[in-house]
Amino acid sequence: MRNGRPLLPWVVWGVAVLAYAAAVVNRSSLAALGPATQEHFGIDATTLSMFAMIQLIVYAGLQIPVGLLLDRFGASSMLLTGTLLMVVGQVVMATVSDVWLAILARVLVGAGDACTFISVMRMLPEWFSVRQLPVISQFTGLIGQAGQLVSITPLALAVASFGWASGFLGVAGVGVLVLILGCLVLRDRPGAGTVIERMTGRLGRISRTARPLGADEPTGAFTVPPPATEMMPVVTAPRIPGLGFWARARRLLSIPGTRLAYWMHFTSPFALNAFVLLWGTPFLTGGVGLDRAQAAGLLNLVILSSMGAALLLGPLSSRFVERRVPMYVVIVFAIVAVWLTVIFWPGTPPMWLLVVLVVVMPLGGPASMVAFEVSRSHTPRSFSGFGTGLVNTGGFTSSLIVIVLIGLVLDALGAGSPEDYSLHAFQIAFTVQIPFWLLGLTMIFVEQHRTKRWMREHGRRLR
Ligand SMILES: N[C@@H](Cc1c[nH]cn1)C(=O)NCC(=O)O
Repeated sequence: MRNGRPLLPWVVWGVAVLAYAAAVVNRSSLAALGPATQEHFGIDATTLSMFAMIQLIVYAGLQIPVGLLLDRFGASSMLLTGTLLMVVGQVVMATVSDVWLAILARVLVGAGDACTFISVMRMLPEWFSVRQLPVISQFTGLIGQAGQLVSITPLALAVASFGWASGFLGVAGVGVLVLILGCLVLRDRPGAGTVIERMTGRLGRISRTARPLGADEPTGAFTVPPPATEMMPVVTAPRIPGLGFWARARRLLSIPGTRLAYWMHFTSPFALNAFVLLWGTPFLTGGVGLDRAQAAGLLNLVILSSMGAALLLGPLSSRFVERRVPMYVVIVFAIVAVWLTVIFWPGTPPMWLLVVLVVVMPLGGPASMVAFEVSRSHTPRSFSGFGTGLVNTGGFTSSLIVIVLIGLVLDALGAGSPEDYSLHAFQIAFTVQIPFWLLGLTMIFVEQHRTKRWMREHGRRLR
């Protein structure tokens, strides 16, 4: 077991998770500032929604490139690069009045955000034991969600009180703080230097004495190098030099456990993301007819439920490793059942049903963190950045498509703007989620079956 300096892993995690929470603040910094943004740049609602869309597209599109860079340059360099990009993006956002420069700012924020979460996830297995990882991962997600809460009210208040530029420069200031802490504290693994130590070529005492804290057991399903098969690279080799992108992608995708993780991340979070990022408030106010305070109360419940579920799911998935996929599937079935009840409810859904919806639907967020556990169990270390990036694309791709499809269906029904919203149109629009659940669940069953067979054939045991 680890001994000697048990505090260091927690300090490294603390700074890494602070960087992730700051990235979530950056990501959702426009969430509560819709009208202020429209006024500042003189734009309509469609251009405003483009800001969010472009940022999400950049985030999702960069997951695989960033994952590859992670395997090459390490987690702390990528995390700091991401933070720097977000700082520059927010400084641009604070200082320009041209809408195209503002879009460039959102591209920078999306790109920086894309580097953050998967870098943190890449760093964790180097510092914590297999038993601790599910709980630490869930806490990482939970603290990120807290970042979302922080970004809404305090930033809106700051902009209202001190002005647009001060509000966004404040967010950039938080990023600078993260950069300073990150340069001083973050290390890819025990025994590795901080970015500053690597630049100066001098390894400090803390880094040197941290070497014995290294993971004493590999974190995947592979405790010994796998036999030479077509399916797996040899695990003990840290990198496979000269292996091009497509060869790496083919090798990664040939692992059924990685594909299983992808579909898990694809399936559980999109209903939550579509609701929180865009369609929740319009549905609750323009569709169901609640006032803004009631809608805001329900949205806060969404975040709280997601955080509560993270506290439960972490220990459960650590204790019952073999059962984590069935547990996940039960959660998805519960989400589907509640959504179908809301969609097919004759007339206005009662408040108790809406409360059940906002308590059950958010379980999909923490459940999607289980996908990273599955990925870590099956993906060789030399591919783990790539694997994490690939898995993280799943939920963001499904969320983006569902968000756009809901808007298109509303438009097609003539209910695309606030004055035309109707409950019936929303109920029809939300049915676009059904094929995504069907596809996701089918692929999960298929890949789970293949994964089990692969494990049996290769004599592997889950860790
Ligand atoms: N699974 C989400 C995070 C999450 C945790 N709880 C609710 N949501 C995820 O993949 N996040 C990636 C990111 O960049 O935030």
